[in-house]
Amino acid sequence: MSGNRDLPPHPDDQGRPLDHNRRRLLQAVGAIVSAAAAPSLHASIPAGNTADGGGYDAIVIGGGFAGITAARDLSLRGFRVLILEARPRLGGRTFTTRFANHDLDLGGTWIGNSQPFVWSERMRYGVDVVESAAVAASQAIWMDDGERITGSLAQYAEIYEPAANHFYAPAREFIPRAYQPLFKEEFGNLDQISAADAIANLGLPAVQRDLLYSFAAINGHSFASESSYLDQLRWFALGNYHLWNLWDNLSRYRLAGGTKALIDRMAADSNAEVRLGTPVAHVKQSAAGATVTTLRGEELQARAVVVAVPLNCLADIEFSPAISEVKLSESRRRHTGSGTKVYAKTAGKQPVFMGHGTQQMPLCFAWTEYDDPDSQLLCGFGASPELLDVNDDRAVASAFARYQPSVTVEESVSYDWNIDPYSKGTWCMYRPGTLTGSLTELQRPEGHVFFAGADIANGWRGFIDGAIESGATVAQQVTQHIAI
Ligand SMILES: Cc1cc2nc3c(=O)[nH]c(=O)nc-3n(C[C@H](O)[C@H](O)[C@H](O)COP(=O)(O)OP(=O)(O)OC[C@H]3O[C@@H](n4cnc5c(N)ncnc54)[C@H](O)[C@@H]3O)c2cc1C
Repeated sequence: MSGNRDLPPHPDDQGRPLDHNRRRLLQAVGAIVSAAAAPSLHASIPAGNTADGGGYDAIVIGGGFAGITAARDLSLRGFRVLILEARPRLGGRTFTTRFANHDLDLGGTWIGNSQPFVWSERMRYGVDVVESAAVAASQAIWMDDGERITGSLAQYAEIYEPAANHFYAPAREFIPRAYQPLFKEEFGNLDQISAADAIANLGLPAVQRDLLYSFAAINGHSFASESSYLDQLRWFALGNYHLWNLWDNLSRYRLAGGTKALIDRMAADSNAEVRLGTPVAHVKQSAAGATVTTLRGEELQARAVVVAVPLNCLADIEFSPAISEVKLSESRRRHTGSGTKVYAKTAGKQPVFMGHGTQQMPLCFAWTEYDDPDSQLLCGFGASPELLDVNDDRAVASAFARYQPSVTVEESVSYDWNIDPYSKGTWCMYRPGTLTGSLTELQRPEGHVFFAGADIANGWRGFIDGAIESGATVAQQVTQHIAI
C-alpha cells in the first residue's frame, strides 16, 4: 500500500497569476483597516449565500484541527459559519486509515498531558488514549560510529540524556514562558544559528553529537542544519524543561480510534456548514467583509474570513488586497517539516524496541508502535524523502533492518505530505530568524481576514495542540471583530 496520489487539483494548476501590483493593494489594505474600525459597517453586510440569503458571519478556509476549532467555537456562539475544505475529508495533516487491523494515523498522531488544548478536547468528548508499545521497550538501539549498539533503555539514557540536557540548557533562561515564546525579547544569536551549529559548538563525543543531530532532525523533520536552535529550545520549555516529559508528549499517547475520533466529535458538535472538495483560490476584501472565490468560481461572502491553511500553502491563495510580504515570503520559504513517516507490518515478532539512529540513515528514529500477538507494527521517521522512498516496500524493509537486522516486513504504509498540494510539507518547525522575525506578523489579522493554524501557534506550534490553541484564539478575535 502506498501514499494517496489521487489529489484534487491545486489552485496553481489553473495558471492563475498570483502576482499583484503591491503598492496599489497595500494602499487598499490601509483603507480597509480604517473602514473595519468604523461603527457603521454592519449596515452593509454583504449579500449572502446562505440558504435564506442572509450571508455568513465567517468563512473558515481549511478543515484541519485549527479550522474545525475556530468554526465550532464561532458557530456555538450563534454565528453562521461555513468551512471550505479543499480535500474530500476533514483533518488536514491528521489522517486516520485502517492498516493491519489498526486505526493508524499517517500524519499527526501522539498527544500529551502537557498539551492543554488537545488534552482538554479529548477529555471533553470522552476520547480515550492508548500508549505506544515502545513505552515498555525491552531494548534500546543506537549507533556509535556506524556500529549498531543494543542495550537497555537505562544504558541508552546514560549516553543520550546528559547530551540532550546540555543542548537544551539555555531553554529556561530564554523561554521562561513556554506559551509566550517571545516574552524574553532578547535571544542573543539563538534564533540566528541552526540546531546543527549549536550541537557542533557543544564539543561532545561523536556518539552523543550524532544522537543530538538525529533528535534535532526528527523534531524539525529535516536535517539539523535547517532548523533554528531557539525554535528547538521551545519544545523543551513546552515539555516543562524535562527531557522525558517532553518525550511523553511527543510519542507516548495516541487517541483511541485515531485522530479522526476526535476531529469527528468536534465537527459533530459544531453548527458550521461544511463543504468538502472545495479549494479556495481567492479572498477579496471590501469595506464590509470579504468575498471568497472557490477554484470552481463560486463566490461566497462573509463578514470575516479565517484562513486556517498550512503556512506552506498560504501563498497559493490570492488575496486582494495582498496580505503582507512577510506572510507571503515565509510561506514560500516553507518551514522545515519535510521528512518522512512510515509504518511497517512485520511477519513474526522482534523485541519491543526504541531505536535512535543518525540523521543520515533512511530512518533517523524507529520503534515498535503496536505489539500484536503474532506481528508488530513498526514506526519510523526520516529527515528527508531523498533518503528513503516510502512507496518502495523493499527500501522500507531495509531501512527498518538497520535497526532490527532479522526483521521481515510484510507490507508498509505511508503518505507523502510533501507532494500533497494542500500541505506541501509535514509539521512546522521554523528556520533561523522566523520565530523572532516573523511569528507576530504571521499571526496578525489583516482587515476582515484572520489567520489560524498549528504553524503559527504560540505554544505547541507544529502540533495538534497548537492548531486547537490557534483556532480557539482566532475564534475569540473574530467574535470581537464581528461584534464591533
Ligand atoms: C507526518 C506527520 C506527523 C505528525 N505528527 C504529529 C504528532 O504526533 N503529534 C502532533 O500533535 N502533531 C503532529 N503532526 C502535526 C499536526 O498534524 C499538525 O500540526 C496539525 O494537524 C495541523 O493542523 P492545522 O489545522 O493547523 O493544519 P492542517 O491540518 O494542515 O489543516 C489545513 C487544512 O487546509 C486545507 N487547505 C489547504 N489549502 C486550501 C485551500 N486553498 N482551500 C481550502 N482548503 C485548503 C487543507 O486541505 C487542510 O485540511 C504531524 C504532522 C505530520 C504531517
